[in-house]
Amino acid sequence: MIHQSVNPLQLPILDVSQPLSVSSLSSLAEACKEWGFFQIINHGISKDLHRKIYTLSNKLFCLPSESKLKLGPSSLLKTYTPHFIASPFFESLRVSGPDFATSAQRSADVLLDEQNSEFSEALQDYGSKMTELSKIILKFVLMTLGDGFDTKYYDSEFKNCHGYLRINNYTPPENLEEEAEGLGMHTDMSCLTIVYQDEIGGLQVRSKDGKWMNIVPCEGTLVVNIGDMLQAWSNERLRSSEHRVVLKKVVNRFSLAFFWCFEDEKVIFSPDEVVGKENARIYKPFVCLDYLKFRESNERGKFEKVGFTVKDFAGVVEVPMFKQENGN
Ligand SMILES: O=C(O)CCC(=O)C(=O)O
Ligand SMILES: [Fe+2]
Repeated sequence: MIHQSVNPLQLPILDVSQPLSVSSLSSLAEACKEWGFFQIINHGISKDLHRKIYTLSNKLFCLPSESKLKLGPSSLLKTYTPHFIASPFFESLRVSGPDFATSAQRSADVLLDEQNSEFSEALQDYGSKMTELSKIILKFVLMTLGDGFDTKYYDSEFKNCHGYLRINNYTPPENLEEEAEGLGMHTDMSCLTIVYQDEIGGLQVRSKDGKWMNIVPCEGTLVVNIGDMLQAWSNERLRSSEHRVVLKKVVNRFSLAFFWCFEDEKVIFSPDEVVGKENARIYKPFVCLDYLKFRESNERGKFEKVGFTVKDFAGVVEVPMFKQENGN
């Protein structure tokens, strides 16, 4: 498969420990509009915490499939996504907030005999930090839409957002020839997603004209993707990033994706001021959960697959359901 890389330098790296300067605001605005993707530094998450979560999660992923399936789709907790759902090479464990410790502990208790709170404590630490970070980033993103829009819309529209984490483990085939798709192209259903990928790399983001850009892992840097909910809420002034994971080496790859989402019952409807007088409204109002269910119920719309997106669901102009799969 051939794909071009785009110069990653044209995308901003945002220092989230500082107030936004005029120039970083304008490059952030450009990145959110054109890519739905940017990177952050000085986020306050230590390398040690990532290591710790990796080590502890790896113990769980190394358990036999029969054990892990006790948390699988037909179990009570349903926190584990086994291989062959998203892709043959992908498996994942979900930890839900705001009580990340309890969620992690419930899964660990099913899988492990010994009582140990290390995993749940690390996940609570990570989940709480990601929650605070999501709020900061969301305010920065709102600022790109208009002066003072962060204070104006944060409390009225986003204060009931909640987060959950997916711990992802990719196992490439041993006979890997060139590359394998670890996770097919998709958009996230969140408002925004914060991703940590380990040093193996493989995350790619797609430009509007269909070129794939490699997101080269860089220590201390996290990736932010704008999701479908912000795309709809902003009437497409913010783009939901199209991304995928490509496996190029015969080594396991580890990532953490933290999804910051609207509450299920939220009605998503872009405020007039966000749409702007000169622009047509391109989304009908819709209830968040209805969109999540739409994606769940469509084989092609599941988070892992290329397929229907929020535009197909709530776009004012009907998009034919038989539209060609994107990309290649
Ligand atoms: O593994 C990654 O780097 C990205 C994962 C991702 O896109 C997702 O879980 O939605
Ligand atoms: Fe994603």
